[in-house]
Amino acid sequence: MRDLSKYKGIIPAFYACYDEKGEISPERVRAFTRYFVKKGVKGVYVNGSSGECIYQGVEERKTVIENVMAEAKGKLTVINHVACNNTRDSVELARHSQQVGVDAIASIPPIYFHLPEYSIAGYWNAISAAAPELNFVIYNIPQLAGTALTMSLFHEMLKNPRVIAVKNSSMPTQDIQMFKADGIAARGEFLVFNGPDEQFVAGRAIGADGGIGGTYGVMPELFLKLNALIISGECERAMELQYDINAIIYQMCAGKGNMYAVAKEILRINENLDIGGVREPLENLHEEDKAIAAQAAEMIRKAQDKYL
Ligand SMILES: CC(=O)N[C@@H]([C@@H](O)[C@H](O)[C@H](O)CO)[C@@H](O)CC(=O)C(=O)O
Repeated sequence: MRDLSKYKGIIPAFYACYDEKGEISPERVRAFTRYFVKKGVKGVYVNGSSGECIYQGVEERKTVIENVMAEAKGKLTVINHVACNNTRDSVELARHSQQVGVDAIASIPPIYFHLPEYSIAGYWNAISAAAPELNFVIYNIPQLAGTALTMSLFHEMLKNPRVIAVKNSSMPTQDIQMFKADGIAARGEFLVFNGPDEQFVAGRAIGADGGIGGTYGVMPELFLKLNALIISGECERAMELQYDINAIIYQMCAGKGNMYAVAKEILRINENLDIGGVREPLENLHEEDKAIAAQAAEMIRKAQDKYL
């Protein structure tokens, strides 16, 4: 039985780190990785939605993971999302991921065309075969990918022994229970990561082993505390913290600028960490968003004072 404990906990989704020209900044990638090491999170989820992967090229994504590993190796569990909109590029990123020594690779299903389940399984198994030494995480995010992980497709993928987890970003928490129950029945141990940050407590309660989230990056201490409250059985306090976290998320989403642009402004304010803006067509900060981000940053500081 392989040791899956290295995946159980708080795994922030890594944001894209750009320079002033909007190019990937290796220095800022390394600085952001050191930030997470210092915060004491379990690991990082790289090149995912929060990493703006869909707007980057293959070589850019290789640069990101290479510079994350330069700081994270041996200190953080690293899951690298490798899906591109075609099998060939996804396979290349999977091969490269094994070469740089990540712990696991992850992949959404193919996007744009709606393909039959045997084609989706073929896509995922080709990616996994390119990194035979790595664990594979199925990424279920139907609201963005346009394709849901069905139970029949999930059972087909369980035939691949490298498949160890589902990162479940669908909104029904029952999906977590279904993947967890059938994964355990098939394997004895199987992981599910909670995707929607707003329902971390609910997801953990119904069986998620930890979480991967796009807002963890601006408040890692709060999600570490939330997970600790769940483990210690302090349900009332956990619910209270989840409510305060959700108020922060809603504030982050209240601007004209994309949530990730607001997140990066919060990092400048609270952490003196500048990782640039977001890549078009994502919307960068509008002038009025700076006050919104400043208020979210203050809400985080107040929550830290209240719970930590
Ligand atoms: C649809 C979406 O982006 N979901 C996020 C959530 O963390 C989301 O940002 C959060 O719940 C705020 O709505 C994650 O599940 C996905 C994610 O962080 C990633 O792939 O980088």
